[in-house]
Amino acid sequence: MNIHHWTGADRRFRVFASPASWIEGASVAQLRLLAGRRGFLSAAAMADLHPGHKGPVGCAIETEGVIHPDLVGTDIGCGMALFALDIEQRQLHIDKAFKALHGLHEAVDAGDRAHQAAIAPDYAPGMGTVGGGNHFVELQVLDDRADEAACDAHGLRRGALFLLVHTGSRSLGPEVLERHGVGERGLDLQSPEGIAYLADHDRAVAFAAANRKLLAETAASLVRGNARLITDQPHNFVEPRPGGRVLHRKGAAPADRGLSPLPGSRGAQSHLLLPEAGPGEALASLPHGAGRKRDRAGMSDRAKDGDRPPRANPLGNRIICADRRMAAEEAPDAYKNIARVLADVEEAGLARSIARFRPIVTFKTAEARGR
Ligand SMILES: Nc1nc2c(ncn2[C@@H]2O[C@H](COP(=O)(O)O)[C@@H](O)[C@H]2O)c(=O)[nH]1
Ligand SMILES: [Mn+2]
Repeated sequence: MNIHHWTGADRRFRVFASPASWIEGASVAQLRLLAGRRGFLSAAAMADLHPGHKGPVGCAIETEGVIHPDLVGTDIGCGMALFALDIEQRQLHIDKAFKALHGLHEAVDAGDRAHQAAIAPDYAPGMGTVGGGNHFVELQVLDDRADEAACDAHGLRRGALFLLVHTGSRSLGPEVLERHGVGERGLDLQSPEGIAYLADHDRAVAFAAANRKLLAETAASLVRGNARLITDQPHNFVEPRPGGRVLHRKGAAPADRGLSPLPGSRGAQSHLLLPEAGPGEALASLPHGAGRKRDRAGMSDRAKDGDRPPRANPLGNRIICADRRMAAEEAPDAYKNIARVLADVEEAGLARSIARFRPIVTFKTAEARGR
């Protein structure tokens, strides 16, 4: 199998990507720096690997008894949740749905917001909000079933509508990191500080999942449907593992918790992955998306310079994004080729796609912002 790039002779690092895949040198350099972290054991990078602010995105990092909150980052609990709607694409009035989804944030019920935010009431204003960057709520249609039996088992019908929700713990996550911030030294797993961080971290993970649920239920009601959860997978989190080990995931989905969404971009298809046994070196992890190919500043500058006209969306998807800069930063060509990422996943035996989804309406923000 020609899939694994070893980062030099150091077998503690593995990148699950073929030579044909786009892996920036800067992200591999960030990955190698992790070896200097207290307790570092190994790291598994996925094909969506790309450079981040403080470290690489698209990888799992295992340590011996040390939690590194800064590797999880600020958006603790950020993840992808897929919900099935009880309506078919042919029943959808696309113009009405597009119009209705503009009111997503305003439509969130105040009582539901307070109820879902009960775990962290001070942060209730953020509950039921998508947030900036590449967070989104996307109405999709299932357009291909690669595994008919697996799809039947989960009630996934061709032509049915789905909601894919990508958001996190809003302002709770940054507050948790700030309060427990310990720089690069990290926290001992068994120390009072480590235990306290984990408790707050788990609260943020639960808050983020509740946020995705509330957004999906609200979006479903706007298109006159009901949402049924298929799967919700966080990709920024840390978990204690047997033997005193600590597994950090930064932009990596777990492979040991069932079905996992693999989003492309607002201009590309997304997939639903069924994890396979995979090699131990993959640290029970999967890619969480296509991963960035171009950074935000570069995308924004290109749009400002007007050196290239904005590309027509290849799938004809409609986008709700009143923030022009965000729309430029998050354009489909900011992302790697999802088909290539999926090929790497399948060739490495990490997972296989059971279904493919096409975007119909992507909600990012209905509010114009002067940024
Ligand atoms: N289906 C869509 N996928 C998208 C969109 N914008 C980004 N993406 C994908 O999500 C991941 C999220 O990455 P993260 O590091 O911010 O968690 C990204 O890699 C893209 O593949 C979209 O509008 N629709
Ligand atoms: Mn995310």
